[in-house]
Amino acid sequence: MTTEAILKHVHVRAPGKINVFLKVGEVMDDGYHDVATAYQAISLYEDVHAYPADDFSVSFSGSVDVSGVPTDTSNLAIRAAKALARRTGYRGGVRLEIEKHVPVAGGMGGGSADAAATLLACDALWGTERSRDDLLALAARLGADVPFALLGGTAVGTGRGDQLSSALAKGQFEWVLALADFGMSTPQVYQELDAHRARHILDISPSGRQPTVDAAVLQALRAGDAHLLGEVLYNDLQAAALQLRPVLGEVLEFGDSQGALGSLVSGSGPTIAFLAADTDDAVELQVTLASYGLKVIRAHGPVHGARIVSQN
Ligand SMILES: C[C@@](CO)(OP(=O)(O)O)[C@H](O)COP(=O)(O)OP(=O)(O)OC[C@H]1O[C@@H](n2ccc(N)nc2=O)[C@H](O)[C@@H]1O
Ligand SMILES: Nc1ncnc2c1ncn2[C@@H]1O[C@H](COP(=O)(O)OP(=O)(O)O)[C@@H](O)[C@H]1O
Repeated sequence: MTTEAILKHVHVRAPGKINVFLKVGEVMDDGYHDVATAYQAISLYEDVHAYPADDFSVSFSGSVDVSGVPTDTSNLAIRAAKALARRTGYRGGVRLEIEKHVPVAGGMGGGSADAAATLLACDALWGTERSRDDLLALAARLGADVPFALLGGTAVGTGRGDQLSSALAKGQFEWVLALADFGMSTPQVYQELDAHRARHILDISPSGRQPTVDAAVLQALRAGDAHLLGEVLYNDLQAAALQLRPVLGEVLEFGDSQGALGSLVSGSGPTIAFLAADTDDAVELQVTLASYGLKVIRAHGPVHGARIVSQN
């Protein structure tokens, strides 16, 4: 049992994500929905710095508004560190400094990236040497999206979204992201979808009981074909997010009219992802959307999962 940190500082970087495809099935016994999603890790990163400490603390800085992020024990990074300490019997703590670049409550998995990076950082800082599988299992208990932030790249997620299998992907996809000045609650968006299905006596999405990722999506990713991927982007939560925030529909429509290959609400929203053919088109679309008054950033994917940048 290790009780003293063996390093003084560990820096881990983990990516945000876009769900390029998300089908939502039935509610399972645990209250979660059975989903089938294709994740792509994108080049918006969370930088987690971990330092030895007697207790657990976290502070935030970065390029996004971090004012709404809790710093108490409800913070996903603190929960991750504590979960690892419990699992390994480590009796010290950690001081976490997190530089955020993934929009908070944006449907892009920023909190999940913080949790994944924290698991990796604390494991190195404390010398607890957990296996990759053990970290993935801990990650799954913290949140449906957390295992993917560890894995990165391109992957299919089933079950809660935490049962992962890596998918082949070629080349690089260019995204233009329209950010909202409000966040959305993931449970609320899932509930809105359930309510809509109940109102319309829709069972679940027409795909049937066990959702799967469409073959065309996997083919587009494998071929690195942005035009094909643009045609098959899909998100079952999109209609629910638009129902809650109708303004998102206008943003989607405007971007589509300006030459995006395809578009969708990322995860539970409100970030909207527009796919561009190449970097030049992405820059052009970014300028157009910004002149429409939107806050816009660019990112590309797939990129790697959580990784140690430095340790000493
Ligand atoms: C919608 C998605 C798409 O990747 O991402 P975000 O938009 O949150 O980034 C995920 O399903 C969210 O993943 P994550 O944000 O990790 O979810 P969790 O913290 O585990 O769960 C939050 C809540 O979302 C609902 N939830 C989540 C996943 C799932 N398969 N079914 C659900 O019903 C549940 O109400 C759960 O209590
Ligand atoms: N480390 C964290 N970073 C961001 N949000 C966090 C964190 N820990 C807990 N949260 C809470 O989780 C909510 C959703 O976080 P986030 O991961 O940014 O969005 P999403 O689930 O939409 O991808 C936030 O509104 C915040 O209250």
